[in-house]
Amino acid sequence: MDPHALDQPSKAPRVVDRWGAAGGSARTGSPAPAGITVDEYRDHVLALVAPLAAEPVTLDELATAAPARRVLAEDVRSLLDVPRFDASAMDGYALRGTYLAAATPDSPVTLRVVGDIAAAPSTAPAAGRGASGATGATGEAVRIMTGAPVPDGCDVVVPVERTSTRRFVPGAPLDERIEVYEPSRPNIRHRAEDVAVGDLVAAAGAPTTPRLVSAAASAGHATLPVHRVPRVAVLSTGSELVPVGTAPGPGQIPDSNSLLLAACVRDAGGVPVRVGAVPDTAEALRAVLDDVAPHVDLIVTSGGVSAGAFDVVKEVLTGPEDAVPTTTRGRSDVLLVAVGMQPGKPQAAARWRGTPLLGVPGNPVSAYVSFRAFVRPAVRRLAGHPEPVEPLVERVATEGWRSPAGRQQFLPVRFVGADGVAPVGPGAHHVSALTRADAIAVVPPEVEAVGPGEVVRVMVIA
Ligand SMILES: Nc1nc2c(c(=O)[nH]1)N[C@H]1C(S)=C(S)[C@@H](COP(=O)(O)OP(=O)(O)OC[C@H]3O[C@@H](n4cnc5c(N)ncnc54)[C@H](O)[C@@H]3O)O[C@H]1N2
Ligand code: MOO
Repeated sequence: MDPHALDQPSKAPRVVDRWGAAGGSARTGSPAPAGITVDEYRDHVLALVAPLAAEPVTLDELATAAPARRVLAEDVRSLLDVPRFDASAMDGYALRGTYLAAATPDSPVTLRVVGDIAAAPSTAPAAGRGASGATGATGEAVRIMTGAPVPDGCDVVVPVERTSTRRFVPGAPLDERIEVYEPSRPNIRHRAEDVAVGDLVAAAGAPTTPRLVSAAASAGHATLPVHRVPRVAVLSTGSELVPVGTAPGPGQIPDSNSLLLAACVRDAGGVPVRVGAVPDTAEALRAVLDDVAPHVDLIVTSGGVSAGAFDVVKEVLTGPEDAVPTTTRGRSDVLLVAVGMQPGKPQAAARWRGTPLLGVPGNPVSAYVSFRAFVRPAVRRLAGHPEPVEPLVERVATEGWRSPAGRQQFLPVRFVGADGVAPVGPGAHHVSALTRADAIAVVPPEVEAVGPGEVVRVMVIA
């Protein structure tokens, strides 16, 4: 979708079959009651950002440092065979299996123990031979530990408990002879049976899960090419805000949103740069934006986007042309819009000196819902996720509730039983509701009531 298409009111509403349904028209300038749909606005937001460049990062850092998951920028192929050699799957004796064809408990086969191979041989055995040089010559066996290379000529490892030795005692001398009472399964992990040199370990776009980091190490890699981690500046606007830890005076409140949004950025796989609260003056906000824009990949502001006399984000973004220092397409990059959703209606998207900027409403529940609906997908796209919008899951409403006509509802719900959800209770618009919620129900704009037993789609946040 052309991001600038939203600058003009569209004649025919586009039907988007994802989180919602048909929408109205976009407005540039003041938020208007009839807005664009959640899906349309998110398309606009996603068009402002692109996956960040790739960089090599050590597996150690991927395993130990934040963020927990990054995104592979290229396909990764194995540099090694896994297993690297035919390896024993048991502690026992390696030998040629055909000797055991006639073995029975009454007539065991006796073998001479001619060598001893530890799991980590001090010198690498040539071509998988035991340190003794033993092969599978008639009547010979080699003691072998799990993971050790199986000597050439041997095709079976008999577990120690199925031999006359019964168990290995640390420090005890090697048995010179052993008896085996029955034929044995091979108990050998063959070279490259898991992964061969050149096999695909993981495709571009895969998250660097603990399993992937480990598989890359087994495949001989020391680093992986991953997308750079998005740096996201988070700031709150409002002259009523005081930093957390400062006692609020009359009319003042603690700035909780910059903490909320910073933690959400980290959760989404970004590095938050928490600027804190900025007073409601255009000069102060412009100065902070000028300061952070060159150092981050995205700016998120809270508050100041509705119809108030001091809505400073709106003021700064809709100021005279030369007051919006965008390096790209001037004012056409600014979208102040009423999105057909509740909560979270007033939203702002722009560029500040080329850096994408998303403005979410100041009400903390609105800010959280807006983050999940728009900012998180943007952070995930910057981080390289091929599917930045996470799918909703279906649950059954165990109680009914009402939903506003024409607006997509985002309602905090708790899990009930295996597949049910219920509203968290009165005050869904209060921040305390969020702390009790396991998920946010996402109800399409055309639905005005959800009945008990109906299927609803939810965004899991637990
Ligand atoms: N005349 C109209 N008024 C409002 C409209 C409208 O369409 N016409 N929309 C309402 C809606 S919906 C929302 S949402 C809010 C959005 O307002 P702002 O984004 O401009 O946010 P503020 O006015 O700055 O604050 C709203 C609310 O949130 C509290 N807040 C703000 N920042 C923080 C913070 N960092 N930490 C904690 N709490 C914060 C603030 O105290 C206010 O109570 O506008 C409606 N008005
Ligand atoms: O859209 Mo506002 O976010 O309802 O509270």
